[in-house]
Amino acid sequence: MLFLPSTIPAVLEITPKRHGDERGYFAEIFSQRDFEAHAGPTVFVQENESLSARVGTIRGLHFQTDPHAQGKLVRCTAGAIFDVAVDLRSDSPTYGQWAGVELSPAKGNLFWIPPGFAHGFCTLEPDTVVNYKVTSHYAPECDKGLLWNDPSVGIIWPSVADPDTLSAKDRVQPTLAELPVHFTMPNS
Ligand SMILES: Cc1cn([C@H]2C[C@H](O)[C@@H](COP(=O)(O)OP(=O)(O)O[C@H]3O[C@@H](C)C(=O)[C@@H](O)[C@H]3O)O2)c(=O)[nH]c1=O
Repeated sequence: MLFLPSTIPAVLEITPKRHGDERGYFAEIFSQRDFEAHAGPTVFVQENESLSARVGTIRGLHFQTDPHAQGKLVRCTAGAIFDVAVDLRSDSPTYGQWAGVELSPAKGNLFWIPPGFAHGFCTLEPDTVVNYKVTSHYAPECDKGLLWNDPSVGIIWPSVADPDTLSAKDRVQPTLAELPVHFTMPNS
């Protein structure tokens, strides 16, 4: 299993090893031992799945505030996505910066987004399924967002990204400057 830091060191692209044979392949998708060796102690308590029918569907950017901040281990099991994390830890050298990766079943990769980040994605194919484990239960009162195209963050979304697909709440999320909440880095 390969753990590769993104442009933001705490955000990791994980590529499981596929053991191929004449039947196909076998892969460990998640190993608590290997994961914690790179990401530190982590407990996942909920697993989510979404289906997005249209190419260019944008979901996000979302995060939960403390005490229900969530780390997310994201995987695309059908179709493909461009997955994005934005650093909301105000004492981080990469505060306000974003990291992105393409996830797909063909690549077999996952994206680890620790607590303290906003998360969103854009689908690159129709009928795309995204599956992700999270480290805290859904808490609607702590469910917050960041505007997907905040110019101060400057995410370079794929050209297929279609703002018509945004949910009502995601059309009107605050910008980074307007966010009422900030996180801090672990151990700070
Ligand atoms: C996130 C979530 C939503 N819901 C409900 C609330 C609502 O009725 C319905 C759809 O919710 P949303 O519109 O927020 O779904 P969606 O826009 O797909 O939200 C997700 O976006 C991605 C980018 C993330 O990072 C996730 O954490 C989550 O915020 O599902 C739950 O029951 N549990 C959950 O954990």
